[in-house]
Amino acid sequence: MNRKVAVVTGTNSNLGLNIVFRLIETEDANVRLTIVVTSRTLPRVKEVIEQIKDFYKNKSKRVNDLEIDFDYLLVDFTNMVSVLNAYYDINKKYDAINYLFVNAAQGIFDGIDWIGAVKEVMTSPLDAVTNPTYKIQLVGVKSKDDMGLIFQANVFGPYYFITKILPQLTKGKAYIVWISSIMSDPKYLSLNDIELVKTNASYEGSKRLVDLLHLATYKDLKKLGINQYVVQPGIFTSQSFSKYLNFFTYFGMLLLFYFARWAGSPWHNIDGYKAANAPVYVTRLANPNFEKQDIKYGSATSRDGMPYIKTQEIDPTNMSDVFAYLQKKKLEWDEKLKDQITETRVPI
Ligand SMILES: NC(=O)C1=CN([C@@H]2O[C@H](COP(=O)(O)OP(=O)(O)OC[C@H]3O[C@@H](n4cnc5c(N)ncnc54)[C@H](OP(=O)(O)O)[C@@H]3O)[C@@H](O)[C@H]2O)C=CC1
Ligand SMILES: CC(C)=CCC[C@@H](C)[C@H]1CC[C@H]2C3=C(CC[C@]12C)[C@@]1(C)CCC(=O)[C@@H](C)[C@@H]1CC3
Repeated sequence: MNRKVAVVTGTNSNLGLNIVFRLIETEDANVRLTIVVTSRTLPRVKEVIEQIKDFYKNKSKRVNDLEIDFDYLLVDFTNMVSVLNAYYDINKKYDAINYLFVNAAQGIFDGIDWIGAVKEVMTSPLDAVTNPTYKIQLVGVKSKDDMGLIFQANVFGPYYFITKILPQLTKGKAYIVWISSIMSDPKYLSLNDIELVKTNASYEGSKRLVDLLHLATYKDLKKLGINQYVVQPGIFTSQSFSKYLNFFTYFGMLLLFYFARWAGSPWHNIDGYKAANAPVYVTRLANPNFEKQDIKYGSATSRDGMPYIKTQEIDPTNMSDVFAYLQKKKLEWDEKLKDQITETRVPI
């Protein structure tokens, strides 16, 4: 039985879970697929493994020709020692990784400007739920590692992890899939604030960094046999923003999402399964020798609810400066962490 290993960061998110569901549905037959669940906490690992088991046994129709098993990785990308430990874990257990979905991300949202939200909905309902400006993001938040928190969580932490497990990704001729967003316009990133500590749009800025990091690295990764893509899942319901909503505003949001789809928005996928279309498409159905990698693959849904893939160009402006910054930061952390994990069992 051919063994494959899939690492999905932030597995216990709406998108992470549905990426795993779609991978189970589309993986080759006669494969033993090891799903490495990642989370910051063990309870969320256990919770998501039970959900995946239920899908596999009761919904997937793959019980007879696909074996799955599980592993887990506790990692917090805002903590570099945690990232190093995650690398150490992978390095001890696996010599090859076949899929890495860089799905985990966070925002430092501090609620919603409801007056602003009502104004935007009244003046431009489609824009209000496609390109919202009324979510409040804290400014200047740094991690304990003294980096911009969102820069580290969504970009540098995962990038550093990738550089450490490159041997496993190379051996597995892996697909690396970065999850970006439609809100990653160049306007969200300034070269004077690459760590996103001065901006009030650090989440959007981090997704711009993801786009540029992908453009800067996919060609060299290709030389190692690794196929990297950047995708965006459109817009879908998520635990991270549902916590700001009550019964009325949640259903008001859903109503606006369906209105947006009816009004012609391709991006209102609304459910996580539709949102997970593009992340799995690029790993399972795209032919890496023909499909372009310098574009962003988006999960889209038509007015009548049919899912499809819609691509977008990526503006490469500032790619080299951003990548140089990340490479320099990597060398800094290689030095800082070089004695962090040492063999303590010294033979007598
Ligand atoms: N929802 C939407 O409409 C859109 C979402 N996206 C992107 O899709 C992806 C998934 O989004 P969604 O399903 O809403 O996810 P959620 O925001 O609901 O969950 C985020 C996930 O990321 C993990 N995570 C957050 N911070 C960290 C950290 N510091 N270290 C490690 N893991 C972390 C969490 O894991 P745990 O808590 O288990 O540790 C959680 O599983 C994200 O990259 C998001 O930016 C893009 C466009 C639109
Ligand atoms: C207006 C009403 C009745 C409720 C507020 C709903 C908002 C919480 C919700 C509407 C559009 C959503 C949205 C995102 C977060 C939650 C909303 C603002 C994102 C910013 C999530 C992350 C992304 O990558 C963007 C593409 C999303 C854009 C839409």
